[in-house]
Amino acid sequence: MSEANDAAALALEVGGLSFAYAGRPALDDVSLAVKAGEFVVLLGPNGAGKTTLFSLITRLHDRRRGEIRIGGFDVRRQAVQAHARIGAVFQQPTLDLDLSVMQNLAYHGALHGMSSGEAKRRALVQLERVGLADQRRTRVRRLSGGQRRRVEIARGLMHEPRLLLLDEPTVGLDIASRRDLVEHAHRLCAEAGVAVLWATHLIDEVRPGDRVAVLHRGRLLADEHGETLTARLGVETLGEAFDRLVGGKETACE
Ligand SMILES: Nc1ncnc2c1ncn2[C@@H]1O[C@H](COP(=O)(O)OP(=O)(O)OP(=O)(O)O)[C@@H](O)[C@H]1O
Repeated sequence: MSEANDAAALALEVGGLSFAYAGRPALDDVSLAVKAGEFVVLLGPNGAGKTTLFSLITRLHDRRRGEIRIGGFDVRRQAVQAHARIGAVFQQPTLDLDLSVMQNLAYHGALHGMSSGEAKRRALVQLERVGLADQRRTRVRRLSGGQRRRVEIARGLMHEPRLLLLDEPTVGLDIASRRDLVEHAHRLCAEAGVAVLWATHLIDEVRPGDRVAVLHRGRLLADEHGETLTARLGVETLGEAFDRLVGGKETACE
């Protein structure tokens, strides 16, 4: 791991991380650093270890080898500080469909120790950011899939994390909604300085200029900008680069 000052500048620093489920390895010596305001695509097919990595960062799982720091804070030894700096949107939606958008966010604020007024104020700021302030009184059940995902992102940002983890956030969305969500996450990086780690198996969610971390069977096979990766491997497309890296046996979807 780097020196303390460098570590504090990094939103996420994972070093030499390994994890196994009942003796079956799921992550093998993974190291990855994400800077403030950076957008990194964690690209890997089903079973690559993406969700496992997120579970370790958020400490849903804990027995592992290696280090994880958020904004310079060790997730195990400085758990409170580290966790205050993480926002997460998991694969499975977790909004209460029978509550309004604002009620869902207010509940999240209360869990983070915010007063009711403070939670509502912060919720409104984030809902404006995702373009849903005018829907704040709407019951979540009445929103589209894309709108629900944006509400989850707004909720994940209420406590002003440095790092936003998004695990396959576009599952079940149509192409236009997927594109909107990808664009929205990029804007968050640029405008709010939030670091985003976006896990997906969909190559078409990688945009020009994105850094791509390719995870396969628990190992990080590449970590560089898409253009650098294709040039290094002497191929035209990221799809070809992916095939080359994983031996052409398993492909991420285009
Ligand atoms: N709770 C669990 N118990 C045992 N094995 C697990 C468990 N969760 C995941 N695994 C295994 O660990 C490996 C990594 O799974 P993981 O869910 O992290 O991959 P993923 O990249 O997120 O895949 P997906 O895109 O399908 O969500 C796989 O081989 C999977 O079968």
